[in-house]
Amino acid sequence: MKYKSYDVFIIGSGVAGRYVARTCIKAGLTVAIADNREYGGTCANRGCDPKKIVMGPTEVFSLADNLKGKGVADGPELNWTDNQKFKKTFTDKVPAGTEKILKNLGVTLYHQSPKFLDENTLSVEGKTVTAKKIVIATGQIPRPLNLKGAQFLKTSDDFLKLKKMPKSMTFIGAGYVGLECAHMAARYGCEVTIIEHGDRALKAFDPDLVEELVAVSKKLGIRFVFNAEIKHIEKLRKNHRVNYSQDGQSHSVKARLVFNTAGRIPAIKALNLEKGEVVYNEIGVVVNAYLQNTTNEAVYACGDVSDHSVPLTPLSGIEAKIVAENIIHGNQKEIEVPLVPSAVFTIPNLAMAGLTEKEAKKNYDSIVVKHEFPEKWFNSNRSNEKAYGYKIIINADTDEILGAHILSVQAAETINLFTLAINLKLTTEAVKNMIFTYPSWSNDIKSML
Ligand SMILES: Cc1cc2nc3c(=O)[nH]c(=O)nc-3n(C[C@H](O)[C@H](O)[C@H](O)COP(=O)(O)OP(=O)(O)OC[C@H]3O[C@@H](n4cnc5c(N)ncnc54)[C@H](O)[C@@H]3O)c2cc1C
Ligand SMILES: NC(=O)c1ccc[n+]([C@@H]2O[C@H](COP(=O)([O-])OP(=O)(O)OC[C@H]3O[C@@H](n4cnc5c(N)ncnc54)[C@H](O)[C@@H]3O)[C@@H](O)[C@H]2O)c1
Repeated sequence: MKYKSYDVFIIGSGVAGRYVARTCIKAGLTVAIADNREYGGTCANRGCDPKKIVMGPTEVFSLADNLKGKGVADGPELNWTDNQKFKKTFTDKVPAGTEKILKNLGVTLYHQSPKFLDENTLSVEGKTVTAKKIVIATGQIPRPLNLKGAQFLKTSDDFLKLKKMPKSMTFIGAGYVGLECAHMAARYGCEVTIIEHGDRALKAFDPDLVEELVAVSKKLGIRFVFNAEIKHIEKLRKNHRVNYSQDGQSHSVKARLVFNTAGRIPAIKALNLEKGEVVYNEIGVVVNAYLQNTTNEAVYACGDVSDHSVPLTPLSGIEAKIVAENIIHGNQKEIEVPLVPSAVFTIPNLAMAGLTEKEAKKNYDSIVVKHEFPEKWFNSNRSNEKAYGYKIIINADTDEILGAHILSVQAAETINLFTLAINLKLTTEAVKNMIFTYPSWSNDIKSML
């Protein structure tokens, strides 16, 4: 058996893994990377980026539809097939483009899952490979559902590359992926049901704004079933039947396709982590503040697969930077998880930054909550938007903004201004004294405060 040795071996070529690879090789280290799927990771191939492209026409449609009879004669027509072709002009380039960049830098590429043989040794493509440092950056995969008929379930990967939009779909799980896909599908004319085992959608988000988003989603034709336990899935001639129970009663729903949107788990099963003495838990690879595994010092983990991570692209990049610096210079940089804003790209978007009302009540003596559904404000009114809402949490003692929650067609953008304000510990008075462009959605911030 052939032996190879590297300074750094990285597993996973997503945002996190490829950043570590590029930075380490530029610092003069010998670097190899392995991916068992197409190079480039989730965000660029089958996550954030293609999702936003598929969503694009629905955003235009929604804006136009709102103004039908108010200056728009006939709304534009959506065409899934054309949009898929457009999407492919982005995604088709990603794997080869990622490989080319890494190869040109001198990184050795593997195309299989490595398995740990011991703390510093991996087996990959029939070779035994040793590395001074091994970086696990394998991201997450959909949580497998242990159900009879689970083999019929599709995932968000399948959704984003559907050849045509089917007549009906059911999503299991009312989280980010379920809600975003449901909104896209419903606007492309599909009949959508979401079945959730909890009592509400989008648990991390403000319950009042989520309730409003669910109400808007229902008007779009999306059907929600909460507090339901999925029993099994059957394949019929054209459809699938999802059997579930709710309040002790058996029910079923038929749909052409059924999607598992019940959350994501760390992609670690194939790695033989036990052999590498790498400790992990259900969130991911267990790491210390240097993002180094707590039982194997040769191993670092970054991105969605680390147990420190909020599974979002921007944090994966920040973690990768810390891992690269600690490998190159020795453990010097500790992770300080920054404020991570987050947005669900439904229409309207639901976005948040900082504390929820519940967290703020727990952590502060006195808070002020500014909360309203200001549909009659000019921006919402002029664009005839279906919903507009906000909840801003303020420290009553210092006047600093602690948390912001927005439901609006522009919320994913507006929330970044709140992120800036919270990071800079700005008071509401300071924000209100600034001038923003008018009439912009950002300017509404001042009225919110
Ligand atoms: C549908 C969808 C939409 C999303 N939308 C957003 C969004 O709008 N905004 C946002 O911030 N985040 C979004 N996310 C999350 C975002 O995609 C992730 O946070 C980000 O991609 C994580 O990057 P990463 O490098 O840690 O992992 P990944 O990008 O997942 O990369 C991990 C890589 O490791 C490889 N790998 C896995 N196992 C092995 C193995 N055993 N051997 C070799 N290679 C392996 C994988 O093939 C993959 O290429 C979305 C996710 C999904 C699924
Ligand atoms: N816009 C974005 O930034 C974006 C988009 C997509 C994904 N993501 C990232 O990916 C992560 C995963 O997203 P997700 O939507 O897959 O997970 P999620 O955790 O947001 O939602 C999963 C939902 O499925 C439900 N569920 C779990 N098991 C179930 C079962 N057996 N039956 C019915 N319902 C069940 C959960 O209660 C939950 O509501 C997110 O946490 C996020 O970090 C981000």
